[in-house]
Amino acid sequence: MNVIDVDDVSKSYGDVRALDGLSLSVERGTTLGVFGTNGAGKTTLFKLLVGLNRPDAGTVTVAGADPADGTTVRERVRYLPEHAGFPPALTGREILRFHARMRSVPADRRERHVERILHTVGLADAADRRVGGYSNGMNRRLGLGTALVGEPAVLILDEPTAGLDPDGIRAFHDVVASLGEKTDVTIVFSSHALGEIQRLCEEAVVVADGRVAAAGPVEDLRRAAADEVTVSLSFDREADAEGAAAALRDHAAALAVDRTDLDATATAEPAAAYDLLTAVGEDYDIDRFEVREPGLEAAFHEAVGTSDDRASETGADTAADDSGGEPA
Ligand SMILES: Nc1ncnc2c1ncn2[C@@H]1O[C@H](COP(=O)(O)OP(=O)(O)OP(=O)(O)O)[C@@H](O)[C@H]1O
Repeated sequence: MNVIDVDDVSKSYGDVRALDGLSLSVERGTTLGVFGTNGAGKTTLFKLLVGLNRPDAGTVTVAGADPADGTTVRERVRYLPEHAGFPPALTGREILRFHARMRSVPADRRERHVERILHTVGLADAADRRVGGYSNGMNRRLGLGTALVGEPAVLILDEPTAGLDPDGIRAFHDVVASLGEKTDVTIVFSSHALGEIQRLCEEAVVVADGRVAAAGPVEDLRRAAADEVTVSLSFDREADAEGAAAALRDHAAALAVDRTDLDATATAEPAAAYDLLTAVGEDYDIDRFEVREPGLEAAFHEAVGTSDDRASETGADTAADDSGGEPA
């Protein structure tokens, strides 16, 4: 059964046509990856899915209703925007309690519900610390926790790992993977990184120029995308770069490893890029990292056998800066 149906939707902002006849269906319980370059229309699509905006033309149905029509469907569909901030003086538990009250979770179930979510998002140990001291990754997982209050049917996650360090990305991936396995929540997850879509999603769509340029099972993509990715790591100390390069050479997923001064690079299959980041991040202090994935849309395009040439016109790469990981 489809929990999301988007049919021939268009949306413009003045002269800019953000969505141009986009159609999409998502079955209940699926984790769908939405891949697209900057400005492709992902955020505009997400805003329509959660009822923050209405299409100029076409229809959007989520959990059986038009999300712009009222609060009932919005209760069932939650959105984690790219940037979510919380009052720094409150604790993670207090913030979740507040959301549980707002979402009318009955008082006698509230504490248990909050506790369960804290465990789900891996914040049980930090529940009573002020969120002002949380790392970026912890903040992002708290955001996901607030989206889980009241057991929604659909989670819309807009580039949830952008700007996180390797530890933060891994922890977030673990939570999403576990939600995908253990619950029947439908997750729509956007990313500029094909590797993480391959890792977490069963299905993926490529959005280009406001349309779905290609769509299909991620497994098909994995088989066809012979492209290698390059993982580039920078360190503050040469000894770290040297140690990391040695660790990469020992790692089965690294195909070729190179090091110059403070930098180490490795090539790998796209899905293995984050394994390399995690392996190095455990022992070495990564200052910056970048995963480059050339020709992804073209590969996806070929994998799903569509004939729209526009998808191959846009290259894609992914960059993420280390901007604060989990405190030790
Ligand atoms: N409020 C707005 N006013 C004017 N133009 C907008 C507005 N929101 C989005 N756009 C434009 O619509 C197009 C699609 O933007 P959108 O944010 O949906 O893309 P995106 O795929 O989410 O991009 P990104 O990956 O950079 O977040 C872009 O050209 C963008 O500049």
